[in-house]
Amino acid sequence: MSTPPGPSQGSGSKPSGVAGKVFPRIDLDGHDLPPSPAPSSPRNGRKYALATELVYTESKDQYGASSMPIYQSATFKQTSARGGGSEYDYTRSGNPTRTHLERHLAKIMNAARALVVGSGMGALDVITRSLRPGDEVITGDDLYGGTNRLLTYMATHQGIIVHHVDTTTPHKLEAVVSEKTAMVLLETPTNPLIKIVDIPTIAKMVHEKNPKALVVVDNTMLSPMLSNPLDLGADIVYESGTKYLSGHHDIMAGVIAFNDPAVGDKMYFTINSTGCGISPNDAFLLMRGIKTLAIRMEKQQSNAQTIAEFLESHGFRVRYPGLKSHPQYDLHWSMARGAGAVLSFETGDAAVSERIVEAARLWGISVSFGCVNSLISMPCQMSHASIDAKTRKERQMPEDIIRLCVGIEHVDDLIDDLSRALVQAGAVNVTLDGFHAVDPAQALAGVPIDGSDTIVALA
Ligand SMILES: Cc1ncc(COP(=O)(O)O)c(C=O)c1O
Ligand SMILES: N[C@@H](CCSC[C@H](N)C(=O)O)C(=O)O
Repeated sequence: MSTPPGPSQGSGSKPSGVAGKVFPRIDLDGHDLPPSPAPSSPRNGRKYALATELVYTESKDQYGASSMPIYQSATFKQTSARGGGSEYDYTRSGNPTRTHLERHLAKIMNAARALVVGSGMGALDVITRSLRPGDEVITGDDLYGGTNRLLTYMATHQGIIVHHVDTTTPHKLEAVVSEKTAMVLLETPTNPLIKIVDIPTIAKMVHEKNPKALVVVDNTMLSPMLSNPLDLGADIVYESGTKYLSGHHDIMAGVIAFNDPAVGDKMYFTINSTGCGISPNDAFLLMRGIKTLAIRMEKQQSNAQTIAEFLESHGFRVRYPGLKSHPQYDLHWSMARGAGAVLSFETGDAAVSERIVEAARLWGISVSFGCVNSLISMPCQMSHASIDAKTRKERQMPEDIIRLCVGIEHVDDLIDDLSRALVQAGAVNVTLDGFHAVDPAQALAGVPIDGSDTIVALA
């Protein structure tokens, strides 16, 4: 099978942003606010390839520290009762470590400005605060469980009307767009069914039908290494920095990036008012993680590709945009520079899947993804358990689906461990030549093999 291109280094030449511009600042109701303590980056335009830009920073630290220090201070001394002497007064409103991170993110996300909060869900909360009762949101029918939960809360408690449609079919989405549409929220690839959503087509159509509607894209599954949805027509992009950006599962973070200063000022107002900005310590860790994003992603993707091909060649139905068999392979590669490192596969039976997950040793049974270590999970029981069983069924989410989040370990070890788990769970027929996925009915009847140390010779 042919291998799709690996993660691109990016042209690095596309200028973006509004370097040097000071944003007019207004509150949620349009009233003027004092100037922002965190003006836009002086150097949003990218000069180098993306892998270089990830590590290259112009630190404004007074001592020229090559790694921006953690300004672990809640408050900053002023020179007079009217303020002054420092760009900052209080860390909820702004902090040098956070500003450094936000400028760096704006640069790599091709955005005029980026804001960073304490989690990916916190980012979505900030973005959706501008919605008012009666506003309509259009989103997908395959979505991260937490996103679905927040939207359901908004629908039941805040009078927001939420339409879940098949976003892989733009005309189905178009049928729901009206003058009441305030936001269109897209995820691609979707978590966990790995469906691809055509951002440019949808953004163009939505903006034509309702220029006031905001197109928001959750880029968590790809990261700025592989996709820049703002360049594809999105108004706002957000992602969970808990995943690829930080890469070590040691912090929670959420990133929001955009080009429209008015939209940004509303979100900054919310962050300052509610106090959900990222802490200086987590900002430091996120900044450190970002520097190794290119090299981590390259290894994670190549491992994921090998594992996806391995499972497919042994008869499993695998969902991964690096496989030519993915029905939207061409669409994905028209928008993204890589396939990412999350894939899912089905066994035909939830009990068999559960046995596989529990038999794995090297693959940790955990939610989340984008980390250096590999994880295995059952979305219906774990990351997406907050979507009730009836809704999961309506949205055709297979209960047996297993999600693999591939890390940077040696791929042979990952395959050996997975092979052993498949055999132990009775999910494959073992022959002298290797093994093949069993018929689901057979798998159900199969007694798990008890030789947990068996390393299977692969066909
Ligand atoms: C696609 C997607 N978006 C958003 C989030 C929310 O991120 P966080 O856990 O950092 O709140 C997650 C996972 O949690 C996710 O998988
Ligand atoms: N118990 C958590 C589950 C978080 S799932 C994290 C991640 N997005 C994933 O897809 O694995 C919750 O209820 O939010």
